[in-house]
Amino acid sequence: MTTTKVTSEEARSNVDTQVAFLGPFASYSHQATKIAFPDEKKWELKPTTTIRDVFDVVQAGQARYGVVPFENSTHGTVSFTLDALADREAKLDDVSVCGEVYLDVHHYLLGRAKGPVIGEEKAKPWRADLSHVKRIYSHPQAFGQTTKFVRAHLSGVETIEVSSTSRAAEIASQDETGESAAICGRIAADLFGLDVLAGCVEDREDNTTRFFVLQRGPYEIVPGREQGDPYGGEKYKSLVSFTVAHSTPGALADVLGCFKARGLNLSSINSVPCLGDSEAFKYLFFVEFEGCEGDDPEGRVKGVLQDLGGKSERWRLLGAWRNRRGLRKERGGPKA
Ligand SMILES: O=C(O)C(=O)C[C@]1(C(=O)O)C=C[C@@H](O)C=C1
Repeated sequence: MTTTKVTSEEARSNVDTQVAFLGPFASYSHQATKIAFPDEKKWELKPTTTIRDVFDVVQAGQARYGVVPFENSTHGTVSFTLDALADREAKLDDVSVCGEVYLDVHHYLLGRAKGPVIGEEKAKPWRADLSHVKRIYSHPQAFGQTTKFVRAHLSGVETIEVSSTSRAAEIASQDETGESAAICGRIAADLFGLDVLAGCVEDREDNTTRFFVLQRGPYEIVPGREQGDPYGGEKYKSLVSFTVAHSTPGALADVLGCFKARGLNLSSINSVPCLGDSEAFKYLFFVEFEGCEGDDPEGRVKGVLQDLGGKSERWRLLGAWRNRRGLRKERGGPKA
């Protein structure tokens, strides 16, 4: 038997080409990762079990980048990602957001077919006989995006939340009885040897998930327009988190007023409980806005960050990246 010795320098260079994402392969996160890192020869894609694992792997320097879902146009913010960004135990100090990806998300019900498919794949949603399906597995976000189909065609069937949609497909594939099905992407059918029982089962046809690209250390912003990129709106976005004095009336309005005064448009706003000692019902806020420090000729972003220092209790700049909104349609982003 021959053994190959890997030097620490080689191990380091491997890390530099690795990108972590929520696996197993065939998850929507995997699709988004392939859009952000399309060069198969250059990047090694590394599946993790949970979204939090992606953050941990990037923080530990075990992968150069990570890709995590941030929000969905139908079901809203991905709570696992917000919780990690909140970093309540200060274990993810070095992780920052450096990119975004928009992905069209069209869900399928995969399992073992017992009867013929009713209708054409073009008719949405279309389906096969589902009477043998006793339980459906999926990620909580995907269940939240397919409520109408599940209520109409699988009412009373047990729904079981698992760590990702591709994990759901893997579990369904291990059930030889055919009683288990999964809501996931179409490509999981080929990977796990499942039949398509129903197609395009999402509540809304415009269902889209936005993912963040994570990296370790200060984010890299390269100012200047990429040739041929048809940006909609501003070229960059930034994300901050902060807390305000809870008992001071108007403390949150004062912070938001700084963005208005500087003419900075907000693109998302979220909050999570602080969970500190004696902090029940106190919240940490996230504000994402158009613009970034690296491309700030009028000093509006620099100014608002100074304002935050004065008006919030504590705050953190979580990253900045190129605005990808508007690229999806023009480039006809792949369907998952
Ligand atoms: O489960 C997956 O396939 C994921 O990549 C996670 C996730 C999410 O958390 O939003 C990604 C896209 C879809 O919105 C559904 C699930």
